[in-house]
Amino acid sequence: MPIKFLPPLRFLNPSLPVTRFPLMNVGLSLNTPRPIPIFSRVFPFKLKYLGFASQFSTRSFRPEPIRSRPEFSRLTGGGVERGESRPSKSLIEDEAELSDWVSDLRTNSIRGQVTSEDEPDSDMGRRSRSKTGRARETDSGGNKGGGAGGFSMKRRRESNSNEFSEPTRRRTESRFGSPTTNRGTVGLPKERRGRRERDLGVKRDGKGLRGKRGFTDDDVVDSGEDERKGLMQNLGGLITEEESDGDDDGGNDNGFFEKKALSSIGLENDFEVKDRPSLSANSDSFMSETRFDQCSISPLSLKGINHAGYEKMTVVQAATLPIILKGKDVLAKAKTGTGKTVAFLLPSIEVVVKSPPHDRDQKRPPILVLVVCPTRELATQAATEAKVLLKYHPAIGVQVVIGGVRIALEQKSMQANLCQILVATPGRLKDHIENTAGFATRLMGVKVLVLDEADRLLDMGFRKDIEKIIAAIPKQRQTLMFSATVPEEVRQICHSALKRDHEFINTVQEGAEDTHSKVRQMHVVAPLDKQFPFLYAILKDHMADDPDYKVIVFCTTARVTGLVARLLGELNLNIREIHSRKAQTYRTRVSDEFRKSKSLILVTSDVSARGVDYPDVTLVIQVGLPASREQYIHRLGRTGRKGKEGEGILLLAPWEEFFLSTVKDLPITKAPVPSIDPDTKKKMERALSQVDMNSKESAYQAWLGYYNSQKKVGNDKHRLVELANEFSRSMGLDTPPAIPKLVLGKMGLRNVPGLRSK
Ligand SMILES: Nc1ncnc2c1ncn2[C@@H]1O[C@H](COP(=O)(O)OP(=O)(O)OP(=O)(O)O)[C@@H](O)[C@H]1O
Repeated sequence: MPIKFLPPLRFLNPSLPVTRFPLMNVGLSLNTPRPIPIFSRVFPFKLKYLGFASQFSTRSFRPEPIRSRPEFSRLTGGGVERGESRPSKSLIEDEAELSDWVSDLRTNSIRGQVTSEDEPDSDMGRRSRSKTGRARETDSGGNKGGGAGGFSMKRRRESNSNEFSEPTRRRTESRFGSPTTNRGTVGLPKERRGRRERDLGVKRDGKGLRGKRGFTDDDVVDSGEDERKGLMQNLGGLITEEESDGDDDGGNDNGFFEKKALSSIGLENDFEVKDRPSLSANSDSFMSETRFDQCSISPLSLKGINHAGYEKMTVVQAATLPIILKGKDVLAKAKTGTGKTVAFLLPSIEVVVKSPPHDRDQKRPPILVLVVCPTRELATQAATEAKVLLKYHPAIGVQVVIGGVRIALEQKSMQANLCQILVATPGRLKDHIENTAGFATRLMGVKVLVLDEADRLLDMGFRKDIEKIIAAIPKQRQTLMFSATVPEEVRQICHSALKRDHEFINTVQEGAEDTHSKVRQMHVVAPLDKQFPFLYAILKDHMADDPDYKVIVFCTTARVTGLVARLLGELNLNIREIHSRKAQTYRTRVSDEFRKSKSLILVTSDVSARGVDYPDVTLVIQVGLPASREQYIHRLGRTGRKGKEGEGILLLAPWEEFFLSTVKDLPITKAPVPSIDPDTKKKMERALSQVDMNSKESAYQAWLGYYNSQKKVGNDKHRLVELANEFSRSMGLDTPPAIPKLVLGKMGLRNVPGLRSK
């Protein structure tokens, strides 16, 4: 029986959408079998203290019977293996190149320039990039409404809706080179516009909101998303995309609800609800009114915060910081782009600050904080953010270990440099645990474990690695888990890593959507043969509407991403591509370029779905079935960050429409169907004919592999093959490409009519 959650606790002010309560512990830890918790232990205290007790029933928290719960500890034997272990071969062949790259992680070191060479496996960027990183094609930016015709989703900027404080704005501009913009409500139906304006707090006088904003980057592991597609990746990587793509302190030690929790912000002597850290009145806002200097943060960290341009905390930071600083384990849910990275980094840094100074002669100095991220880009980005915050802590060092970098170089780097904080992707971390001399000893110093994108890390693609990692660090530690999505299954297995009395801090208001109301979500349903023209039409329309466009197009697999990138390149759009088939140096370079650019389209797989903080993305297009509801939300979350506006379009085939029922709680409306004029049709056919056969063959195989692994589509093999052949025709092929017999066998598709084998 699913666990029911409490109604929201609006304990700071009526607008504060923070719900926190401890999860029941079902005692299925990796290492320590625990008793079934006495669940109501904490609540009576909290509720009584605030006089809210009557609002809650602890009944709804009764845990499920233990037998029905997934047991994390059993995964050792039963989990699905990742498709492949992290390759030990180096993708960065040259040590100097690596050190350049590593030093790029320094404060403000995001690469400003994109070199003209691509990795050998890519000719895409070369074709579409000029020296300045701008489109060489004129057809893209300036052609108002151009040949695609008719598909209009006009937006207008809200002149004044940036909620950023001055310092933040300054920082943003200096980091990314241009001021931010916000989007308005023009073009929406009247009633939707009204609702949206209410959501935004937009006044009709056009003054709009005060703004906010954010920054990041991501990496789905070389193991990340791709890993989720685990077994299928064994098929020669054909469909692979993303990286694989002390216990209780007992008692009533419960954060915001206690006087004690407020001591850190100096409010304990005069405790009343109205005195608690308050948040913005706008329920959609991600900023709180609490300043960082109201928390017990070390002066040097405060300087770092200031240097980063942050003054007030975001909601998730305000809600979690006091609790984490007290040493509690936390599982936190907060919408995309709302500052979760700082929320876990800052208190982690404070743990290092409070630890005994590091002895420079120590052979194996302890790693004190271990941050695990599902993708390389995300790990890199978190390390970059840590370096920003550590600017005034010269004795504290951050290192990053990720797939795609030669392991020996990482070993050297960890030995030669300060490394109290280690940011890692799971597969590479596991490699170090197994292969790096002295690393296991260093890990025994871990005081804080952070699982960023926790739900992703706990799903099947990563569980075995995470299990191994948890087994390699002390049980007596603090564990922090953050994500924008915390599905029920994750709630039920998170106990394997968290203490029994951990706090679940949910900053998404009960009944509210997991997505931002400022992001307009739409879907278009079209048969496969219409999808490429529609995609083109949508892009052209968006570019015509907004010269500062910055679009991300998500595709289902790496190979399909490659195909779409080639096709859009042939259509003279200014595109870049990122997916797991690209070398890490290339990925890093493109990611950095896209972060700073405007008038650019990033075609990507799910390696970019989570955590990556590209500022000012105007539109996210998802082509084909998202791997899950969560993945849809994370992908969409690449736009509308830090309170900004954005748009999302989901392009589905009619037989993929069932996905909409999994997101029916989200405000996804039907978009007008783009009209394709004969000229565009011709252009598309020509472009398709220019795309090399190799890309089409790989995309076909990958497509088949991906949908074969999607239960609802893959269960009927005959139908699956019919659809795959429809996809093949949509690429302009009369005959579907032949697939190696071995691959077909592994996919369970041997002898299915309609397939050609070789
Ligand atoms: N206190 C703050 N004030 C202003 N901006 C902030 C603050 N904290 C973080 N940010 C900015 O907010 C942006 C989003 O932060 P971050 O990438 O950590 O979001 P997130 O919640 O982790 O998103 P996702 O769910 O997509 O991973 C970043 O650009 C970051 O620099």
